[in-house]
Amino acid sequence: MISVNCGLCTLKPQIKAHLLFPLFSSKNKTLPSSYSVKIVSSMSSYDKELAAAKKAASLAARLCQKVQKALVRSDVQSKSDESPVTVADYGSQAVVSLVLQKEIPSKPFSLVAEEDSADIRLDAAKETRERITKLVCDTLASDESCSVCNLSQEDVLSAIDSGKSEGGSRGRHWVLDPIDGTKGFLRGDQYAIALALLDEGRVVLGVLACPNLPLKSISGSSQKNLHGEVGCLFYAAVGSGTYMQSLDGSSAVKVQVSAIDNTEEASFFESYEAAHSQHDLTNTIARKLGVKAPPVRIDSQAKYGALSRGDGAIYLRFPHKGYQEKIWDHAAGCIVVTEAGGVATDAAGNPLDFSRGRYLDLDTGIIVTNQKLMPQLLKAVKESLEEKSSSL
Ligand SMILES: Nc1ncnc2c1ncn2[C@@H]1O[C@H](COP(=O)(O)O)[C@@H](OP(=O)(O)O)[C@H]1O
Ligand SMILES: [Mg+2]
Ligand SMILES: [Mg+2]
Ligand SMILES: [Mg+2]
Repeated sequence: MISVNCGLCTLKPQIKAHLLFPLFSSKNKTLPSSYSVKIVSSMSSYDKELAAAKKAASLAARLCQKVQKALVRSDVQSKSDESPVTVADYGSQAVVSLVLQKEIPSKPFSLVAEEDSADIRLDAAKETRERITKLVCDTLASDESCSVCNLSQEDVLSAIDSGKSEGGSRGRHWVLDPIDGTKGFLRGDQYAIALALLDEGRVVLGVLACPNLPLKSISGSSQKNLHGEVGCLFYAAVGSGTYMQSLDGSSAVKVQVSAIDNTEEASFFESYEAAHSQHDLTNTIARKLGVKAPPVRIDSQAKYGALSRGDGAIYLRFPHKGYQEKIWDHAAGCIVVTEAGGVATDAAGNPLDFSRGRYLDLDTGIIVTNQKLMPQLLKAVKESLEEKSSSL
């Protein structure tokens, strides 16, 4: 079921309805007829932070789309761990950091984010620094409420470096992946801007901007044959449910994970990159569950977004030995899925703990599904892992 998030909760219901229903046809974004509609309240103590996070992620998505549409070789570098990073990763991180600091000036600012400016401070990176600064200024200037932008290169570099916080179990920390799925971004496929807020070690809100994800279900599709209008913004605050709207600003709809309780009907998501997850192991798990559909392999936390609206029923992630998961790769996705009625745990069924700094301390992998399928999924995972270790 999908419900309308109005944000006009102090108004009488009739007035809300009057104000809301014209929105459904704005920019031709009509709701699918199969969805029933009800007006809901989503006021929480994090409303201001959520509004700031949505604005920050949407502006960052604008910057990323501009770069992705006209990507040139000099926009891409390799980090010390050989993973790619682009001017859009840096620009997105700077935009999010600047917008959050401007919108929520009263609170101490702590950001745990993936990128830092060390490589782009080198003499050889002068042109890259200039390009990033221009992208950030142009993006902020494109927002009416931010009309003037006279940032120096140093302002932009320090905004990026404000993401060096260690996080932890005390106080509030923003958690940002400025582009999750940089490899997908480079291929022209899926990626996400993933932003969450930790409060006393708990994820209390999350926003996922997925600029290339279709607004309609991708159920049964593969990453290379996605069609229709794209650009989704998923958001969730603790206790308030998960909502999706289009990145160009249509009304929000409440989303829920799949209600499937028969594993044979369930389809599952996993990484497009075989280096990021053991596809042979996930195949074994799916076989044990009797899953008939082939895996849907897509990049980034767009998987969590798609799962939150029921496009598939399971997400399996089993990194190769020795890899340590980072909190920014899962914090936003995790709350988006759990507020939509899903469950995200490690391979042993433990909840994901985001309070231990920049890394997640996990047993083996991450599994996500609905409440009904979780017991069967945990059993299949346990058996598959045991078989794998006895065959080594
Ligand atoms: N060897 C590895 N195993 C598991 N995950 C990895 C990995 N190398 C990189 N990653 C992570 O996988 C993320 C992308 O996830 P997915 O495979 O779902 O698209 C990357 O995020 P970034 O693109 O932000 O660096 C990165 O953090
Ligand atoms: Mg990266
Ligand atoms: Mg990532
Ligand atoms: Mg990233």
